[in-house]
Amino acid sequence: KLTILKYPDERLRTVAEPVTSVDDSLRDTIDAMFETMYDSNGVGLAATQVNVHKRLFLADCSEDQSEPLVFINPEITEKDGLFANEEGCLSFPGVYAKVERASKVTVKALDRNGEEFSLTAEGLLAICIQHELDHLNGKLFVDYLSPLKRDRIRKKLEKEARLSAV
Ligand SMILES: O=C(O)C[C@@H](Cc1ccccc1)[C@H](O)SCc1ccccc1
Ligand SMILES: [Zn+2]
Repeated sequence: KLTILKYPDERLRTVAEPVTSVDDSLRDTIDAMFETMYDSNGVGLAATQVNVHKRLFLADCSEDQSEPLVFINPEITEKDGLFANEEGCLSFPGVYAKVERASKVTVKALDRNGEEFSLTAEGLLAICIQHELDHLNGKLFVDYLSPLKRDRIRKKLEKEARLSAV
């Protein structure tokens, strides 16, 4: 299993580099990321969160872990509607905040075999795709909140990190 970076770890602010070769080594990373995501009960996971700064994220919004999706060098080509949704993030344990995002997105990416595909998503998958793509650009869901709220969240997580480190 891989270690998930926790806010305010500065490495979460890294802008990921495009993937140049979809090879077996990348597929090993993808498999380790799926194991980590399922183990953490996440519906998405960006490579940035496991300190791999490549443009790659995973999603599986199914109830029974039956719809694993891999997005390599993802680009959102269409956005539609607006939708405020309570979001969590594996890098912010126990923190939830309302974020407004597009309610429908079309994303173009490479799959785990390096084949290009395009997907139009709504609902939780649309939110997840936007949340994960932000991670690849070093953007976090708390960036959509007021500085006051963001600071309170930072202090809370830093205090918890100190307590758990003791
Ligand atoms: O930390 C992450 O990027 C993974 C998030 C992705 C996500 C955030 C908000 C909305 C959808 C997906 C984790 O899945 S957070 C846990 C979670 C689980 C179910 C539904 C929403 C959030
Ligand atoms: Zn996240």
